[in-house]
Amino acid sequence: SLPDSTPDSNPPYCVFTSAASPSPRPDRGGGGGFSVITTPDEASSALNPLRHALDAPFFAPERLYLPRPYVVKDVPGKGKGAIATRRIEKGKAILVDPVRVLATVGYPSEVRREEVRGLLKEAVERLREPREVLELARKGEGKEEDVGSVVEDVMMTNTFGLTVGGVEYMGLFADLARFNHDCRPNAFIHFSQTTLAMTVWAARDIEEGEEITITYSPAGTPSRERRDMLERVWGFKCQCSLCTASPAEIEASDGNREEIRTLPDKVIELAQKGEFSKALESAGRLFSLAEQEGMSESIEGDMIEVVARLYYLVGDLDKALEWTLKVQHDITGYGVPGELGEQKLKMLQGVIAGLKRELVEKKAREKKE
Ligand SMILES: C[S@@+](CC[C@H](N)C(=O)[O-])C[C@H]1O[C@@H](n2cnc3c(N)ncnc32)[C@H](O)[C@@H]1O
Repeated sequence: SLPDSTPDSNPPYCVFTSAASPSPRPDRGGGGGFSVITTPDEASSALNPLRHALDAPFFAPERLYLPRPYVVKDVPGKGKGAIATRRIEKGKAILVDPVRVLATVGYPSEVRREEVRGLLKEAVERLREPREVLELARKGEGKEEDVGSVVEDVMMTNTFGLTVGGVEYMGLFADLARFNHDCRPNAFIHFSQTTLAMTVWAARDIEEGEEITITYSPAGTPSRERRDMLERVWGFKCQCSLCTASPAEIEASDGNREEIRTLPDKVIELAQKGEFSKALESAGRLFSLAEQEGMSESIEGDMIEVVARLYYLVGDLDKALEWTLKVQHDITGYGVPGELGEQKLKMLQGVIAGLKRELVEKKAREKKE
């Protein structure tokens, strides 16, 4: 069960801690537990999915590198970072990291500062390995003798926004917290509401010695907006490979991102006009630009299904099947599918079976001719 404590606060916020982690770390064994800071009201809706998470089977991606394929080292201009210790293949999982602290987004402004710090201190001290959190990067605002202020600083420097059961949280993942931002990242993260773990996936092949990076900001915005957002929300000046590149390269990247923004509508427009081959050409350009900009993850998801249908419409059944299997992988490949995912999977199974049947019939016809 999740023991609770309710320090005097208005509105009352509580710390709920579970000694177990919903997703144990496969390479270290066991989990260090996790703490949730929320109001009892929110807890009544939000804690249900959280309780389920403890019963959820741990999702260990088949393609997870064990032992970890990186070390944490100093990186010029960025503090520490994750450096690949071997070649990492595109599509493989680099890390599965169970959540350590979940805090409802509203609490810092609503609850008095000392109370926030008290809750944060408690949330972290109840974990099996508080040092994993206390030793993370900080902006330097916390005072060593005040553990609550240290945790507050760690949270401000390292948390990601996420949703569980319709409630928004700030989530702290102690291992993921070492991955730096890049405007052209080579990896992406995926959060599972079922296991409450964040998985880092390789977005492209990563060479030994290369830094493994993710994006902290929506990738589609122009460079100036991204940099402003990183300064405002995350509090640092981006020193990534793109932001330190020449003005011409930055301008070219902004141009690509503008085109990436408009291409999905163009693909749909062409498809609606019945110009399926042209639509496929535009989709191809979209994927290639997205790969160049380290944005494949955010773009491909929406368009894969469209491309599968387009291939079907131009009569390329092999490709239609290949892309439909990609849609299926998008649902099952990153963890336990939710309710919506299950519904979609059922629908897809029908489509896949139909395509396979059509392919067999087509091949039989071709043989006859
Ligand atoms: C989640 S932590 C990443 C790991 C951190 N570098 C460390 O030493 O533990 C976020 C902090 O890392 C630094 N950082 C991450 N990405 C950066 C980038 N592209 N340029 C400069 N600093 C970066 C910033 O100080 C930021 O506040």
